[in-house]
Amino acid sequence: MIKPTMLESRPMDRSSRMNIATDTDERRHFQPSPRLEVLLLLADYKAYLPKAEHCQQARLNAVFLLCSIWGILSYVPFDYLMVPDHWMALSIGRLMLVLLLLGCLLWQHRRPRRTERALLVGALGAEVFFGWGASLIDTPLAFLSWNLNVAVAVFVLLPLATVWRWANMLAHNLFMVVVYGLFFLGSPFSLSELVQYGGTFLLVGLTISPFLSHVRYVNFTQSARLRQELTQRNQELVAANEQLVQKSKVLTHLANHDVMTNLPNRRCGMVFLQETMTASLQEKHPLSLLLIDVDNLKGINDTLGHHYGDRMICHVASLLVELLDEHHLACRTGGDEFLVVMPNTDAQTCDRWCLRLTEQLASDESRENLGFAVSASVGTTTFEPSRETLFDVDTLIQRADAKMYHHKRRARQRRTTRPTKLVYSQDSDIDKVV
Ligand SMILES: Nc1nc2c(ncn2[C@@H]2O[C@H](COP(=O)(O)OP(=O)(O)OP(=O)(O)O)[C@@H](O)[C@H]2O)c(=O)[nH]1
Repeated sequence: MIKPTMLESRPMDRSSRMNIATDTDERRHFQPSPRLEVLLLLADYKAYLPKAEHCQQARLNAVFLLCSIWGILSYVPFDYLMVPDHWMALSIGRLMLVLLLLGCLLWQHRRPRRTERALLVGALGAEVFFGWGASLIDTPLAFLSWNLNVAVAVFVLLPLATVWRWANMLAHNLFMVVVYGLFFLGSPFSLSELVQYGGTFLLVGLTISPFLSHVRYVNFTQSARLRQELTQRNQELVAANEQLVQKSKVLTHLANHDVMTNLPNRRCGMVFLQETMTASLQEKHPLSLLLIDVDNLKGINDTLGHHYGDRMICHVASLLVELLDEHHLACRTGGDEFLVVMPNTDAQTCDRWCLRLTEQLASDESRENLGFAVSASVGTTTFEPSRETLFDVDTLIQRADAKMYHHKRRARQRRTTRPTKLVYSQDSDIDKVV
């Protein structure tokens, strides 16, 4: 059917570029729904920005590490009283651990996205220190388990709880309380001794554990839900955008084409003509134009009915499409009028093509298809940029129009001098049958 590139592609390209721009704008101006706003508020004020989310995590982890340093320092009286021989060594070891934890703080501050690694290194350093410290005192087993418990609670169980569900987190905290309760009961030390010998660290751990776990849990889960909602919303937007692109394509086609013949309409034809003329001026190529007006459509309508008139118009349209090559454009400019734009075509080629068209219209095949003969008045003109200087589209059309009306007048004269009945005829000239 209608070939070309030029019929479909030009207007389509423009509109599809427009669609892409609209899509981008929509994403840029995306406003979260009120429900989403609440989620954002719960999770983090700017949690939908991954970097901000990670910074929030880094702040929480920093609290963990600072609490650890505080806990380590709380062992000072214990060292001093219980193991005076090793007091100096323990102090140096503690100092090194504090330096290591501070280094971890700096590390996670600089690389907030890798904050869990800093936490892990801090936890391992603390474990080594606690194990070593325990080996220096008289009851190493008790203190080793004590220290391991605290370290595991703060550095392993607590972070793990953050990624588990509420129930698991509560169970974990309960587990910690039970373990420490049993340890208190079965300990060889009195309660006051335990509190003095590092109990501060334990109490701090137990106090902040549920709070920090809760904050981290909310942060993780809300972020996950948020990401899920955003993904879903994004998918909806992509689907809606695809629908809009499809609708826009249909609308663009409708805006640029004639519904009955599916040929490009006047608007599309004039845009193409203007662009072709500009190119013709630049490249110094000839440009030919044809204005075609079907003869006696009113007579066909009045005698055979509009259905036959429609068929005649469609027949002319399909012939135009069939005869044109892919660089040419044929459009329906009005009821029984057509415009053909032939870029890079000289006057001789245009005349030859025009002759072919009129022959085809008058051919037996045409008459068999329609049941009656058809003719059209054609006005042709060629723009030669090498010979003509200033020229515009309107002047070019007026020139073709004048020639077309000249032929039309002659056709009317023939019709009025030789009136006949409208019947099927083998004659090629419609004037003879009307
Ligand atoms: N069937 C049909 N008729 C149409 C259509 N569009 C316009 N017409 C009719 O076509 C007729 C065109 O009339 P004119 O411009 O006088 O042309 P004509 O009857 O072909 O006469 P000449 O051009 O002088 O040969 C009008 O009666 C319009 O109502 C259409 O899409 N289908």
